Amino acid sequence: MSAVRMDGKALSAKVRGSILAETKALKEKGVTPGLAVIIVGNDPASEIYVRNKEKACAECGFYSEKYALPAETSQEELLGLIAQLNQSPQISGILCQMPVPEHISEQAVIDAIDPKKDVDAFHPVNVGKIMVGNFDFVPCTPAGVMELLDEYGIDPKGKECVVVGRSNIVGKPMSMLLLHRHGTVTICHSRTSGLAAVCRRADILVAAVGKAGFITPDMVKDGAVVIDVGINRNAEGKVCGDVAPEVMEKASYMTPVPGGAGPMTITMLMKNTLKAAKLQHSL
Ligand SMILES: Nc1nc(=O)c2c([nH]1)NC[C@@H]1CN(c3ccc(C(=O)N[C@@H](CCC(=O)O)C(=O)O)cc3)C=[N+]21
Repeated sequence: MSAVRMDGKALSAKVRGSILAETKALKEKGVTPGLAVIIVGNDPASEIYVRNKEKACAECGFYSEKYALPAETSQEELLGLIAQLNQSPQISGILCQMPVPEHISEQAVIDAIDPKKDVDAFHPVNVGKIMVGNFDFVPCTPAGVMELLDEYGIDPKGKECVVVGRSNIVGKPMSMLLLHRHGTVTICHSRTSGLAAVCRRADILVAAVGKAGFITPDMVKDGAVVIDVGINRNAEGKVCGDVAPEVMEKASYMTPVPGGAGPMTITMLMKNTLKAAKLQHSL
């Protein structure tokens, strides 16, 4: 039997439709959500993501500004722009596309964004709130995964959830969200011994590794829900996930790449931007 494909593109369209409806109501009260997207340098993948984010803003009726800065931009200049955007009344949310060039400190950039405009939820204040379980912004990729689980009627409560990957942007916050929803959560990483056996325990397996085809069928329990958060490019330059395609035959539900967690990530960014606009206007 082949897994049910968890369609992130279709769910995105649905959620963006309801965001647009809410934006229209907000505009009648004189408030337009606004997102500023900053990209430093010209990484081709980042350029695709930034274009997708601008497109999503348009679909949701948002105002958006894009700042494409040259790779040589100094940290001081970048922090100066962020300080200006922190003060701008048209801007509800600020996102600086990662990675930034090596001479710029990623943490300095994250720390400079006003936590109230931190729609990525990367700022330590927001990270702390997620840990405590009382948060305004949910990190976009994990939030998108939770919406996909809900849409397909998959409740993490009491289930064995295994997250492979411990990054600050995906693995760690993903684990927290599953824990808040009463999953039994195991976080695995490159030093985990007996990784395949740990993965085989999973009722819900989340792959956030960044290696094409890393999760093979022998690592998956029959009937598991498999969430693929990886965005890799194979030898032919085709976009592919962390999960080998053959896993489809073992899983009960699985997210495709592309068209699964990726579009949902951007949709959750829109949701956070709408939320930011509402919070800033006490609506
Ligand atoms: N400050 C910051 N915030 C981010 O949220 C952030 C970031 N930096 N840096 C890079 C990662 C990656 N990321 C993706 C978003 C959407 C797709 C996406 O739309 N994927 C589509 C198309 C993939 C393609 O064609 O390349 C899909 O999966 O169907 C992918 C990856 C956001 N990130």
